[in-house]
Amino acid sequence: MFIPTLERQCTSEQREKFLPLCYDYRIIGTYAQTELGHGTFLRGLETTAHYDPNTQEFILNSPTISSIKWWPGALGKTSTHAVVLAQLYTLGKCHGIHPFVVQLRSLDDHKPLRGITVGDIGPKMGFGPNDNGYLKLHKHRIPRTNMLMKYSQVSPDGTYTKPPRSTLTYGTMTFVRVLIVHGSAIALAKASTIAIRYSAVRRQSELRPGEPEPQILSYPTQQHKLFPLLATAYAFHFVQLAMMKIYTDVNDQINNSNFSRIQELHALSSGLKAFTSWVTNAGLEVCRMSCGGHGYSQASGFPRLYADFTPSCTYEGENTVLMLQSARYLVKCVRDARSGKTLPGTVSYLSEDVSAVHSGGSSGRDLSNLDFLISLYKQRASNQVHFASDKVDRGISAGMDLVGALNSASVHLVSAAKAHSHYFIAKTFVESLKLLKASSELQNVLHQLASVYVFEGIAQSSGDFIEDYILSGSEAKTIRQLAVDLLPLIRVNAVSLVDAFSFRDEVLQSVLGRYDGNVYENLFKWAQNSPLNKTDVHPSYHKYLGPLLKRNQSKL
Ligand SMILES: CCCCCCCC/C=C\CCCC(=O)SCCNC(=O)CCNC(=O)[C@H](O)C(C)(C)COP(=O)(O)OP(=O)(O)OC[C@H]1O[C@@H](n2cnc3c(N)ncnc32)[C@H](O)[C@@H]1OP(=O)(O)O
Ligand SMILES: Cc1cc2nc3c(=O)[nH]c(=O)nc-3n(C[C@H](O)[C@H](O)[C@H](O)COP(=O)(O)OP(=O)(O)OC[C@H]3O[C@@H](n4cnc5c(N)ncnc54)[C@H](O)[C@@H]3O)c2cc1C
Repeated sequence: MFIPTLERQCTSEQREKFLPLCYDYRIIGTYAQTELGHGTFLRGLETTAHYDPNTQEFILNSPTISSIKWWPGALGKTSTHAVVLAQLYTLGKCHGIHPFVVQLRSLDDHKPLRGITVGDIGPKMGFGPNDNGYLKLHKHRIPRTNMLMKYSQVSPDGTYTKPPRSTLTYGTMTFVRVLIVHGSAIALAKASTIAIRYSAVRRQSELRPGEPEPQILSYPTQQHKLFPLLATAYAFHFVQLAMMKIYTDVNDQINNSNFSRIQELHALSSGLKAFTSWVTNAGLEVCRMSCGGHGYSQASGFPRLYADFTPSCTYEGENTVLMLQSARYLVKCVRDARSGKTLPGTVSYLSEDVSAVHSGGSSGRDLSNLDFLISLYKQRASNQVHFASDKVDRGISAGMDLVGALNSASVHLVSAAKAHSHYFIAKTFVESLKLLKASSELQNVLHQLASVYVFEGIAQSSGDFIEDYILSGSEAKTIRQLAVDLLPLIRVNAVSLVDAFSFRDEVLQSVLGRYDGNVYENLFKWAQNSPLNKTDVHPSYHKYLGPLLKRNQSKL
């Protein structure tokens, strides 16, 4: 995040000064924004940067215990520099959060500089190799030119020039949220690879006396656990491509001072980061548990995969908070639509009258037709967004201010943002396959995946569709069965579909997911290398167990 921030927030002179040092690894930096007391609420950050016009320097301070920077990756022992987000004060006025490049450690002996107290925050649930750290600043001075001034400036005499948009400071976070959508796709693809390969190797139980134990991948319940997640991994692959394309287009516009789509990008990236990381987080556990006891071994790769992925639901914007950000924008879009404004592409459906399109229960609808089902996802999203938006309006009519009305409706707002994100993902998956240049055989296999994703998405949220009369109960049951009917068809290509992710064994880091399927021999080999097995009799025997046993044996 250090380099992307410099690339997005530096003037051209600052780029020339800082970026070559980064690219040549002459300095290593971190993104120091979160503090002990604040991670979500950025306007509440307490680190200060006071401008001194006499020396043309900023004086940085951590005024309180809660203002100590806390969590930034590689801050503890590795980074020589940081982008520090601090409240800018100049000529006695506070101008809010701004980014500053701060050198933390000497480039000669790596010792912290004067006014810098820095260290590791201690062991975490995962991310073991990462020295997430703390930073306490005490009257630490940096040159005026170390404030990143592409969008806002402080002149030598302390005069402040504000940015065209205050939220341009938040740009790096949007970029990383887009990356996390990709990270979700990769993590779910890895977990699906491990679980499906292992399920093809593992044989268990005797269905009928005398018959060979079946591969657990042949059990419909195992297929029902794993194949919708496999399809989700493919769905997230295509949606991260679409998300990155939108990010790149909007970022190009921003670089040309066109800020018209910055809100739409923020809302979409927030919703997709939250939706994909939540779904992937839950999916990793389903994959682990589908591998029985060996799934719980470090040898499976699942413990580290989960422990390293799960903070994706928290960092770069806690998921609930981001869903509320997305919903806040959707509510504004409903208002804009009602006032006759044209809505941007990803939300234009909110100005359509989808309610007239479908009414649940009418017979003869083709419930296997993906285009038709995507229109039901659209209706579900539109209904939920309008329902939540009406809740906000009723709150305001009852005398609440906007903040109070949004907070009061927040549970429904999160549901609406989830439905919006789900619609975008399902639609993108189906549309991406139409554009794919592939053989008819491959198109058929991918269509099976898209179908099971769409069917199972409705089955798992059928209440949404039935409550709004989008589907009748019997139609929802039919769609649920359509998903189950697809499972044996997907079974035929399941291993090939995970092989297609092409994870090398060294990357997958899983004995269960080995490409050669040679699991048991390698599990035993892995166990032999366990530190506990360095000696047959563990040294602790002589200190504890031995004396205990001997003492008790003498009593026999
Ligand atoms: C294969 C690749 C794998 C990649 C893996 C990546 C690994 C990365 C590993 C670790 C990295 C983790 C790093 C971090 O965690 S860095 C710290 C992250 N912190 C956050 O994300 C903080 C979250 N909080 C916020 O963003 C904000 O506080 C807020 C929640 C959005 C609230 O903002 P604010 O207090 O200003 O209040 P408002 O809600 O009123 O917003 C005001 C208006 O600003 C608009 N807004 C907010 N954010 C943005 C944005 N990013 N872009 C554009 N616009 C934004 C908001 O919509 C409001 O607009 P309005 O018009 O409605 O007034
Ligand atoms: C592994 C890891 C790496 C990290 N790396 C970095 C880094 O490199 N740089 C950096 O600056 N930070 C980093 N962070 C910090 C991270 O960005 C924050 O932890 C994250 O933004 C969440 O903020 P928080 O901890 O304040 O959570 P909180 O906001 O305190 O969340 C606690 C609960 O409060 C709820 N909540 C908060 N606000 C609202 C609201 N308005 N409405 C409803 N509910 C609300 C949340 O939904 C959540 O359930 C990292 C964190 C982790 C775990």
